[in-house]
Amino acid sequence: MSRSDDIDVRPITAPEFTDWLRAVNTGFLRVPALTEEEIGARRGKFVEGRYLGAFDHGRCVATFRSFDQELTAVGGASVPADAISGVTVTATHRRRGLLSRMMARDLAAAKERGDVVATLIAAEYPIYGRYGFGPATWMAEWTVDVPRAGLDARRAGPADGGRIDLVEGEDVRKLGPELHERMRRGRPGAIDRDETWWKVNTGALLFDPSWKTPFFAVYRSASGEVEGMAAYDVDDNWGDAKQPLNTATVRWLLGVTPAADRALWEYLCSIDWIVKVKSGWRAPDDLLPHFLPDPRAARITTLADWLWVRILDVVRALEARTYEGQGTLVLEIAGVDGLTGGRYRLEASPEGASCTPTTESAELALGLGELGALWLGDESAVRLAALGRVSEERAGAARKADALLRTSGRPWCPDMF
Ligand SMILES: CC(=O)SCCNC(=O)CCNC(=O)[C@H](O)C(C)(C)COP(=O)(O)OP(=O)(O)OC[C@H]1O[C@@H](n2cnc3c(N)ncnc32)[C@H](O)[C@@H]1OP(=O)(O)O
Repeated sequence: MSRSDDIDVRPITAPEFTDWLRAVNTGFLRVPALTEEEIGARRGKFVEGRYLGAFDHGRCVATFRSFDQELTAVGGASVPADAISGVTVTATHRRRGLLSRMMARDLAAAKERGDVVATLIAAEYPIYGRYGFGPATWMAEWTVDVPRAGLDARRAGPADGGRIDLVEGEDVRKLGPELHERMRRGRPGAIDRDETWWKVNTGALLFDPSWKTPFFAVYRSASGEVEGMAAYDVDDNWGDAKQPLNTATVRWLLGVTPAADRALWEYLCSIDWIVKVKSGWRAPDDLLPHFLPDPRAARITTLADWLWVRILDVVRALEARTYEGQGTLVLEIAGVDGLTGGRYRLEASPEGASCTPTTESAELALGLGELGALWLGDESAVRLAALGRVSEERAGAARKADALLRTSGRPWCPDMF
């Protein structure tokens, strides 16, 4: 067995790209084979230095990739993020520190480049806290029992003068990017989508040989503006008594107004034959259940952490977001790797915020992961204090932190990367 320090951890070269992709599939326990189309499309995104590999006698046994991402902070500003993905260590080489070596290298480079945060979606909860990541957004999935929902069976379309049309993938590629930009600028926790996302998710680029074209629906408001869009699949399920018992499964649904969300969910729950609607990944405070006369018809089937955030630059992270309240807070942030940490004074108001290193006594002491979980406004410092994960150095500091940092709407990242 090779020792970990015999294994070379380094950026891959362009000719190593296909082997690296196969190693990703092996690490994710998928068949290593890839379509030529996928290799070509992924190669087009290759950025030297951002794809790391670990090599044992020339064989790629671990993978790690990062790329530039824009993440929406509270208030709508985009912050530059180091998005981490494709993290695998082949089962034969696990627990020898390869992930830690790749992570240390990538985060140091991201800090050097000036990224404000690093982001990822964790395969398993216990992996990334040690590197200073905290769960910053959550997701929920609902299954709607349509016959129980109480919607009017005579419903013929949106009651607000808007309309829903079924469209083709080509239309989605034309209309979707602008709609998504509108959505993500108004949604803390959302990230940018590139052209490849739209191609892969409309069948213009085939990554998955078993790709099946979904139905695409577009909602236009009474004034004709595109305000919402959804992609959904329907199965083919007939009961014994010649009854249709189909399930619609939403792949994604974007709305920029509550009217668009309402129209799309009502539409999905009113399609003849459909008795069940699976919502796909939604914000945990999604309005879906409350669009139904009987909200209990929507049952939560998954509730889990989603986007994890690692703060790389405390000052820029805290100054990039907005604050509904006014106040000051001195935070003692424990670092994990020497890249981030220290004591900072946050002075915040609805007009703006400043964050500066300070020698004043700390009011709240916390780890980087806890700061990551609080930063997008979702987590509560009072809850974390109850769990012993933040410590009040001054009585009432956790409550004060909540008044400043928490937000009325929950952050949401609709995408997987
Ligand atoms: C953003 C993404 O891409 S998420 C996808 C992550 N990938 C996967 O889940 C695929 C399957 N798993 C793997 O490939 C690997 O097990 C990895 C990448 C999760 C971990 O890689 P390893 O090289 O084994 O991790 P490494 O040896 O550096 O471990 C560092 C520490 O994390 C701990 N750790 C690593 N993985 C896990 C885990 N899944 N659960 C709990 N602890 C873990 C190790 O025990 C070690 O702890 P220690 O420092 O206290 O000794």
